[in-house]
Amino acid sequence: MIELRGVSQTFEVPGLAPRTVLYPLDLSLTERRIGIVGSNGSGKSTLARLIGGLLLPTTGTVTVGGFDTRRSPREVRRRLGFVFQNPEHQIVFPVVEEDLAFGLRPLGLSAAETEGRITEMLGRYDLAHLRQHATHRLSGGQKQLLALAGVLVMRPEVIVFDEPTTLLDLRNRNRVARAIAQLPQQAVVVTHDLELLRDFERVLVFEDGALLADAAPAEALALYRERMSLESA
Ligand SMILES: Nc1ncnc2c1ncn2[C@@H]1O[C@H](COP(=O)(O)OP(=O)(O)OP(=O)(O)O)[C@@H](O)[C@H]1O
Repeated sequence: MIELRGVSQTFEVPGLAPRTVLYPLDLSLTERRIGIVGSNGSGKSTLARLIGGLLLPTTGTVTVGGFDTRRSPREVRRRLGFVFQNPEHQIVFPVVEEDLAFGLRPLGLSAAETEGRITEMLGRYDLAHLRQHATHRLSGGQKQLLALAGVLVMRPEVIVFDEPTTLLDLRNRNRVARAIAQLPQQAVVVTHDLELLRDFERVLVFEDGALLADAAPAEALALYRERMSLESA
């Protein structure tokens, strides 16, 4: 359960007037699959980062499972996983299995549990044969799957995805889409890939830092498509 109360974001840029990129927002996110769409620069990634505690709001509070991202960042980090658009931001170790093991270290698991979780993740994402491979030699799609596995191996309660399919070819895009659909956890997904959201429970549409629509996918995406076609006409 994610709660936002009076959350806004204003960026101070030296020499320029402060810029509000997200206007005050109240939201309770309880559904298992929540999509966030909107035009470039509408504030989606900012919202994702606020939910993930990667950014602290200028005003208001964000809580994840009851923990405030400002006051209890460690509790939030234990509960929430963040998958970036660019897996390069996430993969830190030179060998695939080391990278997966790294995320598990703070959890203090036994060697057998660590080994079991890594083997399960590599199997699930078709990476088992790459266990000892250099991470920098993986293809873009393999890197994205490894980044996803690196988050899931920690078994977070909530996962936030920031444009998880943007860099992928259709096969890997479909793999990631399937992986998201099968997750038992709550997932919040920022994307321009509208098809990905077809079976979601709730879609938020942003425009210029404000929430324009909050509805089931059919209604929200129809409205978003209409706005986009009006703007491009
Ligand atoms: N650290 C920052 N400092 C100043 N401005 C920022 C910062 N981060 C984001 N912005 C600005 O905030 C606005 C919203 O950015 P954001 O990345 O949230 O948009 P978005 O909806 O995710 O866009 P896209 O679809 O292009 O990824 C943009 O105008 C961006 O330039």
